[in-house]
Amino acid sequence: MKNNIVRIGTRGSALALYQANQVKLSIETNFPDLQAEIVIIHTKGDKILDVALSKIGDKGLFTKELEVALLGNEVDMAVHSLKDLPTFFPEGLQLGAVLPRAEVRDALVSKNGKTLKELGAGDVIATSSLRRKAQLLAYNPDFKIVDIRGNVNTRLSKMDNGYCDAMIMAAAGLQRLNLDERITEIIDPANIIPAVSQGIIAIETRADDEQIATVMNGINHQPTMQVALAERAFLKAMDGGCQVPIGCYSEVSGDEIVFTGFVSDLKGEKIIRLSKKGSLKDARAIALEISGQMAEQGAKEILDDIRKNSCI
Ligand SMILES: NCc1[nH]cc(CCC(=O)O)c1CC(=O)O
Repeated sequence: MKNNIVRIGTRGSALALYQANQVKLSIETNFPDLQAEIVIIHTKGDKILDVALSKIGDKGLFTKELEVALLGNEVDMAVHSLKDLPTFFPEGLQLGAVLPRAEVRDALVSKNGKTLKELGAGDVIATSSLRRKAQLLAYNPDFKIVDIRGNVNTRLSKMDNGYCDAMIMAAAGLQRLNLDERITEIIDPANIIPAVSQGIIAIETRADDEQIATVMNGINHQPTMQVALAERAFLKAMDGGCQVPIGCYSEVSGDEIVFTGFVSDLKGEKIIRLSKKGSLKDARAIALEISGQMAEQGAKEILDDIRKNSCI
């Protein structure tokens, strides 16, 4: 930070810019002496638009260039969707703060207003998430599922132009872009468990930057951080990422949490899904206990099988 100006690194998509502006707003509200400046950085995930995410197989596809800029002192912080951040931080970087979690659940966006229950064998549903694909097939094995890439607006116009009949997207992304009216249905996690850390805006910082650490302490939302760390501990313990169908759902009410973990094979035929209720302050231990029980029930074999076959 120089002359009370903090530089916020972000991707250039509409969603990324909205999220970076939320961070700017939070900093300037909590620290009236500071001014926040948005710096746009392009990532590999923004450049490769024609390949399914699960096939690129690169951790940190949307985050690496931001981390390079952060380490190179070109920016003072990098704003990400936490669900895009790998569980391991590069040496010297850390999770500085999170904003209060928005909607965690997925949303169905359909062309003719059909709900999940009303969609059938003749309908084409687009998603490139293995987690969404597997759970859709578990819900109805007759669904025809196709890949789709691009930012939220690109995907919506692909559907409008006839590419598919419906899509599953993070509700938070649509809501942040003021696209609430495009949501046909918020999907019950009984049918689709969300992605780990979905709906959470994260700020990555340099571990040795004390001035920025003070700013982070001022804007961090502690209950969200507690849940975020629990969910990421679950992901790490399962050795998951976006190349396998994995997810979790933290249902928080007051100081209680019901944590549900999910893994499955690609077709949604073998599913392991376990829940445990407890105190929010024990969220991490609960998440790790669930991952242990899921491992005992064969979760690792299911995921290893997918990894083995996707490398052939
Ligand atoms: N993988 C892309 C991505 N990363 C974060 C969001 C939405 C916002 C969030 O979950 O915080 C999205 C879009 C989507 O999954 O539909």
